[in-house]
Amino acid sequence: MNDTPIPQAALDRAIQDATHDTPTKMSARDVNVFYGATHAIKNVSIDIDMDKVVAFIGPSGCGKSTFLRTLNRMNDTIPIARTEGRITLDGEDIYSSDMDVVQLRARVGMVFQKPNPFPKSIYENVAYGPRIHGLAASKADMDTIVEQSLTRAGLWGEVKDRLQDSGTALSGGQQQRLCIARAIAVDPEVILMDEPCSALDPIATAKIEELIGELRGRYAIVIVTHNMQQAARVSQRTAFFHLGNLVEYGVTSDIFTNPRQNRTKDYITGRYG
Ligand SMILES: Nc1ncnc2c1ncn2[C@@H]1O[C@H](COP(=O)(O)OP(=O)(O)OP(=O)(O)O)[C@@H](O)[C@H]1O
Repeated sequence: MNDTPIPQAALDRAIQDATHDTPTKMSARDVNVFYGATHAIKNVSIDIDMDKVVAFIGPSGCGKSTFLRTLNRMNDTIPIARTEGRITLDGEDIYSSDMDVVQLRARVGMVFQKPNPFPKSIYENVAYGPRIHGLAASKADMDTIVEQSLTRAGLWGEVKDRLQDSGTALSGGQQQRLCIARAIAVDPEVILMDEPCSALDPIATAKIEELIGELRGRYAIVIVTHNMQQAARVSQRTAFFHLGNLVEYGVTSDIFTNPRQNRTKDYITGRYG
């Protein structure tokens, strides 16, 4: 084992090895992100597959959330952030000038650390996105979308008799599943989750983890987590970031049992982070 930077060719090979069996949904090449003078992401290249859950792990401040946000251009909302490199969704450059960012964020949905339902009814939380994207032709269509989204998010049974109650009146875990239903409602292809369980208790966390397993296959899923057991439980691929670099990317069980880089080994054995 050594700790020299991975040559690009070897990284490309590892990416191919890790992903050769299914179609690539998103692809990042030589991505750099700067916040003013801070170089937060350094030459990151990675492929995200359609039928995989990918976990981003690494110590605090290593750039996991920053890189996640490049995948649906959420960093555009931060004035001092600047992104370089190429990121594609189904081969299409998401940073090209003719990319509709609102549409992109529907196709690549996001769930945040702290559940953030709108201060509106449960129904309206889910219906809002489909309405602005014109996805329902009638009230009956909208009812179907709302029911289907809440069902997929594992929440329908708990809320079907109180759809007009406020989303903010739900428990934290239910609120997070409502936020997942809201992302699902606009028919995304990729779902980005930024530490979705960090504000939740163990039971609510277990429900979200189970849900991630159920959603896998229908959506490409990327999850940032501080919890390595969680990464091991929910993901098939793991990317380890350190100081803005993608140090290692591969099959989750390999990363946790047989890491190739010392920095990965030190992190997973709890030597830092
Ligand atoms: N909005 C911002 N403005 C300026 N610098 C930022 C901003 N967001 C992140 N950074 C910096 O970019 C680097 C990467 O931060 P980021 O939040 O992506 O890391 P992280 O791995 O997700 O951390 P954590 O696990 O603590 O959430 C850090 O140095 C951080 O201070």
